[in-house]
Amino acid sequence: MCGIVGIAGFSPVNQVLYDSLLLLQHRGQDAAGIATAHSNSFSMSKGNGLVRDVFRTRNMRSLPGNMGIGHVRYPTAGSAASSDEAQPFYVNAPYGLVLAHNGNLTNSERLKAELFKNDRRHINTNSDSEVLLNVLAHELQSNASGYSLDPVTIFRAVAGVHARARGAYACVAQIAGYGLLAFRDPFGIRPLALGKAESEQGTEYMFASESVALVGMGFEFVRDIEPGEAVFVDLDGKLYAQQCAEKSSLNPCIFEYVYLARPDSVMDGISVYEARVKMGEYLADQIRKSMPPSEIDVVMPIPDSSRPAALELANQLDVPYREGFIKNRYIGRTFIMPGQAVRKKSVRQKLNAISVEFKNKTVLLVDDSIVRGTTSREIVQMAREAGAKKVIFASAAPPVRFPNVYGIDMPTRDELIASGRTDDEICAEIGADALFYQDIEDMKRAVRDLNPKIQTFDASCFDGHYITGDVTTEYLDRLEYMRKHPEVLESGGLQMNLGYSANQ
Ligand SMILES: O=P(O)(O)OC[C@H]1O[C@H](OP(=O)(O)OP(=O)(O)O)[C@H](O)[C@@H]1O
Ligand SMILES: NC(=O)CC[C@H](N)C(=O)O
Ligand SMILES: [Mg+2]
Repeated sequence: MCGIVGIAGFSPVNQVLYDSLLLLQHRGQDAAGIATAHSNSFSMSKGNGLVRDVFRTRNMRSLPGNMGIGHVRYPTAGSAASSDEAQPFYVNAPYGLVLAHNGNLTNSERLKAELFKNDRRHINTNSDSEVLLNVLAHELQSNASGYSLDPVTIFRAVAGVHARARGAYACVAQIAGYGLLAFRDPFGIRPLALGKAESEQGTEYMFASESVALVGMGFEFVRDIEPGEAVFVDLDGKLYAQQCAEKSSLNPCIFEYVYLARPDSVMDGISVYEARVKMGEYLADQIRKSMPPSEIDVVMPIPDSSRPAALELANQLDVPYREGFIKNRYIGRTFIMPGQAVRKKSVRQKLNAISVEFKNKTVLLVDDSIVRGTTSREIVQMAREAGAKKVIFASAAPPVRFPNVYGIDMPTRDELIASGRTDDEICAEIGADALFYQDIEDMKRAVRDLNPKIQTFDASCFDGHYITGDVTTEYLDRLEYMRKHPEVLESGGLQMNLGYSANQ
């Protein structure tokens, strides 16, 4: 899901960018980068690793300027290992542009080929974000008359991006000598918020994937960027905003509320924490229908993300809530780590059971979601090893049965434990005595209750409905094939139905 941030201020922004990336670290652990603008040129520092490992004092000193963007990466396209795909990306024409992207394009192969054949632009990595930047660059070039650039032209260029790009994208970009641009895809799948802070020289603006980054840096949350909207802040700090999509609708990714976002963020008018509490409430109703709560001795969260749901579930069932697993705070989020071997190993390193809480008890373990089943398989076994009499597992989200193509790395069906399995089969697979899943409608209701203006969500990994309309079975098959055969990607992509190779 990646985290992005952009600041247009009146004093150096390097430290604020760094600190806000730390606040967004949970959105991407693989790479980080910052680009700042000063006297018509950019300085950039990026690389693989966590924010605190990527930036050394010398890197920070080399990032002067009052305007800048930053990124933390959780790869969904290209490869996790390649530091060439760390963001921001840069192109030198027209004007000099840097861009940071959260999301995933569903037509990047086609766009890559178009860019090469028609727009004469070479894409040097397998990242869809580099493709997106070049589409923006081309649209700026073809919409500008002469050298100078104004907000009207910039908004026309974003409209051009909307017309060509498919999928999910929330972006921040800088145009050398002009200013800071932020835009969100017409379906509003990935989040992007605007904040402001008053300084002696005027209003400073900040864009971030989550409100926690704005508030944590002393900015006041102003509003979410609308789906399809672009906001531009010029070098004098003047803000311009315009709807750039012909048609737009808000369909936020529901998995943000389930797991991705920090609970202290508010996205599209919905508190992530409250949504998780509601999910706990509705899950409790469902469990109560199937078994008397008195049969459960203790409710336990799987730290961290399931805590709000588990606590409320325990309240509703009137069963004691206990912390039976202690998390090593120095190990990152398992789900967003690249590669199954490292994910599996890290569950045991990360979570350890307190035996006294398990001995001869019927325990109800609550997690926010079960995706590959890496966590639940290990945790159930750990609970048994710690002496539990019976282990019941509950997921605050419904079964994840379908790939995600909008910025979450779950592209193949076979890696999802719920794909092609019944609930009983999944229960057997994770080794639990019973398994409860949230109902899909209850999950949507839990989030929608908090902002009734949102009628639809991108819930594709749960219901298989892909809101952008271009994700066919053939597309998913191709994605799956590419994931299983990375050498195909390296050699220029699959030519199914395209009629040309992306690298031709
Ligand atoms: O079924 P799986 O493939 O294991 O994925 C689901 C698990 O991964 C996430 O935890 P993670 O450790 O990433 O982060 P957290 O500390 O925020 O819960 C999520 O909260 C579940 O626990
Ligand atoms: N999770 C994301 O937002 C990923 C952004 C982009 N698709 C990448 O792979 O770098
Ligand atoms: Mg977890």
